[in-house]
Amino acid sequence: MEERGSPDGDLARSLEQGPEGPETPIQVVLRVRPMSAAELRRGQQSVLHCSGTRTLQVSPPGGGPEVAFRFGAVLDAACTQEDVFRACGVRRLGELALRGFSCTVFTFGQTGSGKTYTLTGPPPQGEGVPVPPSLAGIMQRTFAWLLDRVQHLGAPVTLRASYLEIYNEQVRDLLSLGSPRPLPVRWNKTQGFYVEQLRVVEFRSLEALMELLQMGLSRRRSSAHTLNQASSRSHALLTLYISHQTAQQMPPVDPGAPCVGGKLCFVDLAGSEKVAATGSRGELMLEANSINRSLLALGHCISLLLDPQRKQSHIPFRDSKLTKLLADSLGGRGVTLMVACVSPSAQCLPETLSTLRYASRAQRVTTRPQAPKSPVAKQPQRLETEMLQLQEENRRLQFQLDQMDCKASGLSGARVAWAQRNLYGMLQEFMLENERLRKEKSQLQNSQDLARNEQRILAQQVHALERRLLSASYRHQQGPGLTPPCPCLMAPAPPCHALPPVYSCPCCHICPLCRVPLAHWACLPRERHLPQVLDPEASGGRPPSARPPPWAPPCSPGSAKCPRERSHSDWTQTRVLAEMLMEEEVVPSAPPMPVRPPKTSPGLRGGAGVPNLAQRLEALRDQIGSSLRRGRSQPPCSEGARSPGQVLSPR
Ligand SMILES: Nc1ncnc2c1ncn2[C@@H]1O[C@H](COP(=O)(O)OP(=O)(O)OP(=O)(O)O)[C@@H](O)[C@H]1O
Repeated sequence: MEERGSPDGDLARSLEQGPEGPETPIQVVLRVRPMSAAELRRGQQSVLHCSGTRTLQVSPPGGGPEVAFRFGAVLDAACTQEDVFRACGVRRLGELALRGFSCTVFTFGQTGSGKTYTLTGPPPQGEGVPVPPSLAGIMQRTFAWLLDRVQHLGAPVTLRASYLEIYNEQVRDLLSLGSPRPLPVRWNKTQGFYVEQLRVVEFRSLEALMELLQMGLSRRRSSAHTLNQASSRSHALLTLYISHQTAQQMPPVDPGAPCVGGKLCFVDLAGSEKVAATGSRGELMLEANSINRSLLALGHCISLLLDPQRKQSHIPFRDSKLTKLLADSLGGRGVTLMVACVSPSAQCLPETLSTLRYASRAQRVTTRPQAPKSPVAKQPQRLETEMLQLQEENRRLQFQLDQMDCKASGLSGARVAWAQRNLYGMLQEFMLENERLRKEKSQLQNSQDLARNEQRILAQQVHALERRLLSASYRHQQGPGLTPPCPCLMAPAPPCHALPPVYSCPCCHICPLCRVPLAHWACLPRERHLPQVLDPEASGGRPPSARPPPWAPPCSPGSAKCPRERSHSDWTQTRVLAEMLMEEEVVPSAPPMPVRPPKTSPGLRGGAGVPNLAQRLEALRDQIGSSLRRGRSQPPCSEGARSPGQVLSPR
């Protein structure tokens, strides 16, 4: 007899050894259902015979060679639901799920072979008629065992459940609040393939879980065909999520994501079927084709997973929704149990052989079970990550704060610098302006000094000329023995006004030399005033002694002591005096400058006085020169023959 399939060792020992290791094969349990009433009625023979607990013998009708298949466990038709539950070692899977492993139990076989019966028991015989507990399938028994196990753990465990079906290559939520609608299958690095927006329901009791199960079963698509009156037309996946929650544990990162922990998934595959055998038409045929395609894709992946070389390469799990959702169970980190279901009828032998070969290959597929890190185990890493994030945030905030400080200080510094520049610039400008004004002031002072010096020099020259002129005139008219009217006339002498007064002089007002007002000085007595012989008409009817001398400075207008303004006759006298000097070298004087108001500033007065003095000096020279020239060229003439304006004109 040919024996295929099963690896060495029984299922129980394999499960007891635990899944953890480099490679763990998919555990396969073969269950042979009893002959159905219909098969018995048709007189069909059984072609399957169990040999021991792990070997199945196939005896083809007609005397063909027997074929033996070895699996982890082989359960004949006499086995009860409880036997199956125990033989499959589902409790061991439950324990692994509690430790955080991802475990999968899936049934495989042709339509009507007892897959649904194995997992969930027989369908209710009528509305309101409960299924006997003895007929409860693996799922209900596992639920009961799990809830009881959780209650005795002594630590809080969160249990949640989801239930979906893949119908015509569409994922539908059997626990959705509304009518089931297609849901997308996504993938990410953390979760692998997952169904988006799948409702995951937390439950705390077996009754609640049973209600969820019944809800899903009632919504699952099923139809009747020749081989099965309640044939499932979809693949159904019920998943239990088991997570430990302690006070020290952190909540899940993504609230919408399933809790990190173990899970236990029950997959009731739709049965493969030959359309010709089931007589499916229309929608049934479409459903059958979809079911067969997905099962073919699953078989293909399993075949590829058997090849060690190709296993490391690409496995086409994306070929169907079913292979996507079973990818982790078949080729990943899960612990997987396959319950292959077959019919003992000879009529189903081809499909049975196909299932047996299929199961035989599957049990050679290995996985690398790896328990996901529990939240407790992830806590240090999570805390470390959070610490790094906080450090990064702290560094970033510190950087921003430093930047703000820099900006603020830069702004303040700019303002200070701006103010300093402005103040410094203003100070510099003030200093420059001050320096410029100082220089200008110094220049003005120098100019004023020069002007004053020039004025003083010119005044001295004028003074000297006038004294010489008066002295000569006096000597020429009165003789050398006469005392001069004023000591300063005899030049050079100290300032006349510094001399002590000698006589009381009612007609004198200002020193003719320095032009300082004098109360009394060396004026001659009235009878000695000169020149009394000159131009009696110019005196204005007054006696000559009452008139001021021609060298006297002009009086201030309106002064009580100045009876008249300087008249032209005064300058005529000067002309006459100049004519007396025809034989001598004399320089006639120009008309004296008027006395300026005392309020005039010295600078301006000095600056304006210089050109006046120069004019006076120049005029005096011209006048004297002209007189000398005329005197040399013409003989003296009588007084009445001359006109004052013909000789000298006042400037
Ligand atoms: N071990 C068993 N003992 C008694 N009856 C069984 C057993 N297995 C299956 N049956 C019965 O066989 C019929 C078909 O079983 P089931 O619906 O579970 O097959 P299936 O593989 O799920 O079929 P499908 O793929 O079409 O859904 C049901 O009436 C079921 O009660």
